[in-house]
This record gives sequence, structure tokens and C-alpha cells, in this order.
Amino acid sequence: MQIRFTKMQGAGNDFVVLDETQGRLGLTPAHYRLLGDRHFGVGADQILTVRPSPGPGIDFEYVIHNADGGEVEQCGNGARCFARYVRDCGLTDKDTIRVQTRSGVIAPQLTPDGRVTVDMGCPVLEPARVPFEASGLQPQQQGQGQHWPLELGNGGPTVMVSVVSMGNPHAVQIVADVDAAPVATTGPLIEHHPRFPQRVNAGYMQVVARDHIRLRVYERGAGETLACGTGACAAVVAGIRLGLLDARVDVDTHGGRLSIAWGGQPTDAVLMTGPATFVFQGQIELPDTL
Ligand SMILES: N[C@@H](CCC[C@H](N)C(=O)O)C(=O)O
Repeated sequence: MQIRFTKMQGAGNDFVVLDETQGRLGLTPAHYRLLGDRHFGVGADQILTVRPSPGPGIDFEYVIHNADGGEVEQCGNGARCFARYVRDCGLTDKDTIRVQTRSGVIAPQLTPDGRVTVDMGCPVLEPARVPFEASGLQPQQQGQGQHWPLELGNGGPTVMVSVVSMGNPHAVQIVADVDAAPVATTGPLIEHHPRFPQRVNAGYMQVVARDHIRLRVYERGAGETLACGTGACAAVVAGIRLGLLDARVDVDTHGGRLSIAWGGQPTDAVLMTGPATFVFQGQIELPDTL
């Protein structure tokens, strides 16, 4: 089958965007893996699918697959690209849209400077709901926040992580120098750690100032990406809870800057602002069954 796609990126986190507003393409996890493959497919960290409104008060459904083919609950950089896509392709004329994801409704808004601000909803802080299996562990309390000791096994180090869900699970650790952080070696161990039953995205945050962090994320199902929007939200939430950050923080990633704002209460929504850019469009021949 021939399918049309659009390639987009947000702070270097790159996406294949598919339009299913006129009908389902009938893709399997293996198709999504092939689309995400940088050698045999188009290449992307995630594949985003636009579907029609699933119900009243909602403009679209937003479906997210990681490059490994697995469907996930949330993708922040993707949400900005999704909003730019539906607006610039003429699927809506609204500046603020309401989008159903697997983990709830989010509200991206196109801003006059060309960036997109997304109301990402409230963070989930209870370990069991991240989900993180904390039984038998003693957390280190700092401010309102907690660092949990995570043994990486096989003689590996024990790292201290804060756990936060932004609809998808994150484990954030503080490092002195993000460029020197052992992301490639410890990232996969944290992603697959048995205390995270749904696996986890592993964030490495360097606090530069109370309004500025540097961040790398080893993403569940995709490996290290140039930026992770939900990872930036989770890191800022963790940093504010630990008393290290103010309510507005610039997050520098290897792919660009994101700005995150959070009021500090569990009932406050996290706002994320950043770029969303078209790269190219094309079509690809996929095997009918895969
Ligand atoms: N790149 C994303 C997150 C995509 C999903 C993540 N890998 C997961 O499995 O939860 C973002 O910008 O938030």
C-alpha cells in the first residue's frame, strides 16, 4: 500500500505524521516500526496519527506510536507538531484545539510568534500511579519532593530519581554535567528497570539556575532523542518540588529550547511552549501485511 506522510520536528524530536481523518490506514506495530526506521523507512522518534473527533467538545484524537512500534499515552513535542499540522493543513481554523490522547485531553494553542503552547494537564506525583513500584524503598525527602534510590543491578550504580507522570512515566535524576551523563549506558537500564512496570523515560537534568536547566532524555521505545517535551515538563515539576527551580524555567536540550511553567500544586496544569516545524512530505510503499 502507498501512504502519504508528513515529516515534522519539534526541538529536534522528529515525527512522521499520518492523517486518518478520512479513514483508517490499517497499520500494525510492524508498520509503525518500519516508518520510524532511519534506514529502511522514513525515520522518526515517534509516529503521530491524526484522527477525527471522538466526541463532543473534542476536536481531534491524537494517537502516538514510539519508533519501536508501541502505542503510548502522551508526547509533548508531538502535541505542538500535531497542532501546527491540523491548522496549516486546513483541518481546523481554531487557534486553540482540544485533543484526546490515551491519557486525557490536552489543549495546544498556536501563538502569534509561531510557537505552540500546550496545556499538558496536571502532573501525577503518587508513585503507584506513575507507575513506580516503591515498596521497601526509603525515599530521600527534599522540599516537597522525593528522590528514590534505584539500583541498576549487575554491579551498576544506584541512582536517585524523582518519579513523575505527565500521562507517560518519567524518572528524573539530577546530574552535575548533562554532557558527561552516562545516558547511553544507564538509560536502557532505567527504562527497563523492574520497578517501572510500564517501562519509563529516563531524564538527566543539570540545574543551571532557578529558571534554567539543561536536559537529556533516554526515551522509552525510542532511545535518546534530541528533546522530549513531556520529559521537560516532568523535570521542571521534579525540580520545583525539590525546591531547586522557580515557576518558569527554560529547558535547553540538544535540539533546542522549551519553556515550561508550573504553579507548584498537584492541581496546577503544566504549560509547555516551543517550536513545531514542517520538514517535508512524501509517500512510502509499505507491505500490505507486516
Ligand atoms: N518525545 C515525547 C515522548 C514520546 C513518548 C515516550 N517515548 C514514551 O514512551 O512515553 C515527548 O516529546 O514528550
